[in-house]
Amino acid sequence: MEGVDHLADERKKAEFNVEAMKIVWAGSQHNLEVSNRISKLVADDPAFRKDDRTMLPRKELFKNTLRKAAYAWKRINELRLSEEEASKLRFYVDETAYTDLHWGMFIPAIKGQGTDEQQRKWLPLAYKMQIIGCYAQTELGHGSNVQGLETTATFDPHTDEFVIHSPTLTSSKWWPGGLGKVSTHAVTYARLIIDGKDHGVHGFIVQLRSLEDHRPLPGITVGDIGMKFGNGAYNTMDNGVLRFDHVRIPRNQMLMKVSQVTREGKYKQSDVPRQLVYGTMVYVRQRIVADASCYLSRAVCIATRYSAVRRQFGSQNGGPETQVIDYKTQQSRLFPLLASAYAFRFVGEWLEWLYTDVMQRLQANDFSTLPEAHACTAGLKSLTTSVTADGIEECRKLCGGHGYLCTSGLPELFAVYVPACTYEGDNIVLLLQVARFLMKTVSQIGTGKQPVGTIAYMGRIEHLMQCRCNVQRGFAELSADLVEAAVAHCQLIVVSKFIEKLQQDIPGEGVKQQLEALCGIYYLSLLHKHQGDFLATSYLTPKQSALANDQLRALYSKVRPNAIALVDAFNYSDHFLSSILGRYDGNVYPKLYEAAWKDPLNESVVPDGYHEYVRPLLKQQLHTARL
Ligand SMILES: CCCCCCCCCCCCCCCCCCCCCCCC(=O)SCCNC(=O)CCNC(=O)[C@H](O)C(C)(C)COP(=O)(O)OP(=O)(O)OC[C@H]1O[C@@H](n2cnc3c(N)ncnc32)[C@H](O)[C@@H]1OP(=O)(O)O
Ligand SMILES: Cc1cc2nc3c(=O)[nH]c(=O)nc-3n(C[C@H](O)[C@H](O)[C@H](O)COP(=O)(O)OP(=O)(O)OC[C@H]3O[C@@H](n4cnc5c(N)ncnc54)[C@H](O)[C@@H]3O)c2cc1C
Repeated sequence: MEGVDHLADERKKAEFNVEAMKIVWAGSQHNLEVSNRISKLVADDPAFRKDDRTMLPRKELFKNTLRKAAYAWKRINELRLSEEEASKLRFYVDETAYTDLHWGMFIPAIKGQGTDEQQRKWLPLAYKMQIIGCYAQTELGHGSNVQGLETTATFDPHTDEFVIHSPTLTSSKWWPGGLGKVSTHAVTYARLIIDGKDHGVHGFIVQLRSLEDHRPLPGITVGDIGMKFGNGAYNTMDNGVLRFDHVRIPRNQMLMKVSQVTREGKYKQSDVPRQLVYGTMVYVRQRIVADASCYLSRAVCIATRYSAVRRQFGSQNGGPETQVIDYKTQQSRLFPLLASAYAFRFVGEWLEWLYTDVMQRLQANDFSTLPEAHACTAGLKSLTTSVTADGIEECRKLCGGHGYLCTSGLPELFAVYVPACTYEGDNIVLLLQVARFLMKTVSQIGTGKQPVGTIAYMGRIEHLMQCRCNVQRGFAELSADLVEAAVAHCQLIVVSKFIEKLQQDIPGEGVKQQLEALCGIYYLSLLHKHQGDFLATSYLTPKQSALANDQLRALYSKVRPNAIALVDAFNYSDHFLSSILGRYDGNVYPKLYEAAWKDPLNESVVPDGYHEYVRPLLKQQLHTARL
């Protein structure tokens, strides 16, 4: 029934002020106001339609994304949107595009690694989109091992140029988003060679295509790497392949904030750590953590609303069947994900703060917190993306058969999100970086150095103080266990940031109580999952473990009447969710039925191909039957 809110009774059960929770989720009243305004702007504009995305063939899909990106840019300029508003617009348009890499990596790479002079030259062009850039680091043969990259940038002192070259097939750049068909420029990572000496990997600004006719410049071979997983999803992006055949660029196109090459061909290192060459990755990892809660909350919103609509079994005396959300098994799968969405929101806010703090320190030549920032961004990127990707898939299963339909929104959401476990650092490789940081900390505790920040707790663990260890010895052999330790460390950060959030003043009737319940669900469900470890190490007795499980179940019951309101607080419009199962009004069945008839396959009663492939079979059977 159109216009009826099938979830109205659920909404009446809420024991807290949903509008106040929306502010907590958005981060501030101001953020909420901007979100509401921009979300409506996008939803009301047919140019941002996306319900046909999973049905479009690749070329059409890609062209459509180009159209949307150009239109979005036009609207940003016409409406004079601020950076904050433009970034919200991108969020609500909800389509991966070359623009993500231009704004999200190309510009930050120039800002972070370019000198003031380089920034003055390139940033105005990039800000006006008079050039379009990508981030070309990964190669066919190496992604994780950045030091293993093969592309070379050889200094030619006679012409004051670098010669960029791809010496092998495996040195072909492979994967950079926006590279395949759109970018005019790339921040390209290559080994700097001067006078035969290899100075390791550095960033260079290289023009790829003509600004007149978009054709590749001489010596450049460039194209798209082909279809990726899922319909729609990441196929709106032109991930590309690129080869250089002795391409010459002026010396001043090496990004020279961290190290410089003089006119005479002398290599000079600034006073800043070399790791700043990796700075763009730290920035993007931090953004990916902030995004994880958006993707997870979206899937959880769909699964929660649908679980309240869907009924199976349990009818008494002809009455209605049980809402599947009332099954404890459904709750034990769904509510920890709901709690994780909130937990990731708060840890994302904190990580943004940490990143800003590190950047301010770097300005003042204080590099002391860089290793911790690297460990936190790498570890939390790994943890939040793994849980989110698995969580989206779990939400699909929580929706039963209908979750498998594209119109549920979940298959495309999974397909577009799952590469986050790989890009910007494979999640296991990143956890190994955290493990290395933890082992280094342990080795320093032994020497009396007190750990601070997110590792301060390690200084309070008695047996770690006695530990005398060397970072490398046994590291590879024990790496699988060390990765588990790294995950546990990251979980601890998430839990402590959730608890810190609860210590703040949180206005709104019942809001804090709901967040306390969710926080409890978050850490108790982790404890339940890992109770074997806690019991094996005697951190918990079997009795305590059982009590924790009782408490967890009690919290599920506490959250149950508030579940719909807790997902309403994410404030997602139906346009943004793009899911029949997750509709705000819960009017699922008529809309599923209606949507089925809109499928292109239903445009004709007799399908294309019937006369060639089906009728001959049937005729043959008739013939055989007659025999
Ligand atoms: C249609 C809509 C249109 C709308 C238009 C609207 C316009 C407005 C829109 C605005 C939109 C903005 C959107 C932005 C969103 C951004 C989305 C971006 C999407 C991302 C796509 C993905 C991109 C990529 O994948 S890029 C490639 C990433 N590659 C990697 O991550 C590689 C992973 N490998 C590594 O990081 C390293 O190699 C590593 C760390 C594994 C090992 O390195 P290495 O071997 O060199 O070092 P080590 O010897 O191990 O370590 C040396 C030392 O350094 C420390 N260290 C390592 N890394 C870092 C670091 N990053 N920072 C600091 N320190 C680091 C390491 O710990 C060691 O320290 P020790 O003290 O020596 O132990
Ligand atoms: C959708 C998408 C977009 C991308 N966009 C860009 C982009 O814009 N620009 C760009 O430069 N790159 C981009 N990439 C590339 C991406 O950054 C790399 O794929 C990523 O860093 C992983 O590296 P890899 O592919 O070399 O994986 P590999 O390192 O080959 O990983 C393969 C397996 O080996 C394991 N492994 C590797 N090393 C170790 C180790 N030391 N110890 C234990 N196990 C290990 C991994 O855990 C994994 O299981 C993108 C990738 C994808 C999928």
